[in-house]
Amino acid sequence: MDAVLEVDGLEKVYGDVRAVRGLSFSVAPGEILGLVGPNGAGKTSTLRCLAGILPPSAGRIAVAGNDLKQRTVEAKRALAFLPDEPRFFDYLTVWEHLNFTARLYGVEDWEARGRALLEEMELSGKEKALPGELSRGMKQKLSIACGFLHSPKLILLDEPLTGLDPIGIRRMKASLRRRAEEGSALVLSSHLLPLVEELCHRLLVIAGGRAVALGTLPEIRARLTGPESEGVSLEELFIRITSAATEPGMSSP
Ligand SMILES: Nc1ncnc2c1ncn2[C@@H]1O[C@H](COP(=O)(O)OP(=O)(O)OP(=O)(O)O)[C@@H](O)[C@H]1O
Repeated sequence: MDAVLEVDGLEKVYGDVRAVRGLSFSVAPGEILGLVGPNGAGKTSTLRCLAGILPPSAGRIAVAGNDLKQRTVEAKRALAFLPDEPRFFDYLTVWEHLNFTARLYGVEDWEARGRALLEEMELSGKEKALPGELSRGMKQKLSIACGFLHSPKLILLDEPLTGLDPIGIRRMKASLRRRAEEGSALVLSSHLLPLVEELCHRLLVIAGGRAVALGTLPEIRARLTGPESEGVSLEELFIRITSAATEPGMSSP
């Protein structure tokens, strides 16, 4: 099946900082790709480029077969970007945010979908609340409800579990899995390695803007030679891979 997201040679430069260096990968329908790496590795820059919020310095991105540069509107219609700190309109209620999002994306049956999403996100009863009246976790859930409203083929999430309580985390994991089972492709960045290990089919480990490992956890584990890589935790693998990447003579996958 054709990939939902194709990335080829993505670069992002800010002045003299090379935040993203030549990333190439693709994500298939139904697949959840985990983007992991130390602070400053380039995860948010990558996600913002994929979402069409930041212009890449070089490289090609295609979403559902639409080149993000040439067919920007079609590509953006097919995706949702859920940032770690969502911003809202101060004077629009929860329900009005859904209505506004539905109008932007031309979602006709938005009321039924919106109600179902509020139920799924445990926000039923908050329809008339303004963002200022919502807790941090509730804001995160509203952002996700708005993001899912147009059934995006590609869902990009930056630290999706920030601010959620344990029940919220469990429900969010189920919601993300469900979107993948329904055929969406997901890319999520997180420092929560157990979450990544549990939810993601493949991992892209980046350090210093470069891909240092790409594959399933067993594949990445197998890249580490020697018996000491048997059964090591993702946390230990992460530390080994990203520390090795900062040493001279490192190689890309
Ligand atoms: N607007 C900007 N202007 C200049 N440099 C930036 C800008 N945004 C990010 N950077 C730099 O780009 C690099 C990658 O940052 P980015 O936020 O993408 O990393 P990250 O992997 O998301 O980090 P974290 O895990 O800490 O959120 C860092 O060196 C950062 O200082």
